[in-house]
Amino acid sequence: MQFFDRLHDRIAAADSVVSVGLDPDPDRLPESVRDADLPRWQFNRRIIDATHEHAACYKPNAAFYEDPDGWRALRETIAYAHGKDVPVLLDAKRGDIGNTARQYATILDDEHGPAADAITVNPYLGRDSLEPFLQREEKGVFVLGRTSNPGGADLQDLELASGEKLYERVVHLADLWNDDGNVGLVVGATAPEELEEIRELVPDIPFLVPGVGAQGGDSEAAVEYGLADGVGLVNSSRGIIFAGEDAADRGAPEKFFEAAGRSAKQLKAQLNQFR
Ligand SMILES: O=c1ccn([C@@H]2O[C@H](COP(=O)(O)O)[C@@H](O)[C@H]2O)c(=O)[nH]1
Repeated sequence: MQFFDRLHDRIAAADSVVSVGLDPDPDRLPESVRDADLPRWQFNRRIIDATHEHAACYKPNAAFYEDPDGWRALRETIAYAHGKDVPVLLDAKRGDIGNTARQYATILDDEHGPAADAITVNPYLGRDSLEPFLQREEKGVFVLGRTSNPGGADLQDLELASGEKLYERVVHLADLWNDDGNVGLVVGATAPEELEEIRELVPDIPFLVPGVGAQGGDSEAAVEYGLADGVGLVNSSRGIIFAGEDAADRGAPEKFFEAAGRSAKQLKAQLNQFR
């Protein structure tokens, strides 16, 4: 089954477009999991238990797993999310020359354990750098379009000789690369005007919209422009997984994960107002 069909079904089943970001910053893990074998996995397991009813997808960012224990934690997390019937999008922002890209793309294969259903990629090296990802037709491939960080405009807003902005060219290329219907775009909620404009350029491509919650992005625009035929994802990571930090600080560790569940539920309700 293709990723966007699976995502469509999950969005319907959970009545949610919330992507829960699994970025287990080691400095912010609660005491209750710090001494566990694989603390990041124990953290994610409890976050998934608390949030899966409200999750259309989980989005672990590879940056938080790039060490031997981290890869183990990631595989366990993917298997557990799949056990709850929630797809997983690995935010890895890959993109490199051919032979390296071929190697990078093997992270989407099940050979070494359960693999993610989709990945984020960086378009800067052009089509051949993304081909190994695109060829895995059942996997979703989210191309960085207009990112949510303050410096996103430094390069992405540059005007080309054609008069197009660089991100507009990327969006156009992503559309051309979408032969198999497995391409999505990453467009930040902190850039609502660009979100609207990009949606006009590519009416049929689903977006992953990060930047609501901790980054203060526009959740209404994220939903209004992020979804294509009802399919798309609005991500919050820290705003959900660390929502219980205050409770833990006040000496109520058991409330930590309940707060994550509440936060995911609240975000789902907030976003559903605009669907
Ligand atoms: O443009 C982008 C692309 C990716 N991200 C990633 O999404 C999450 C956001 O985390 P929050 O805690 O909700 O701010 C994180 O993994 C980023 O690396 C993004 O924010 N913007």
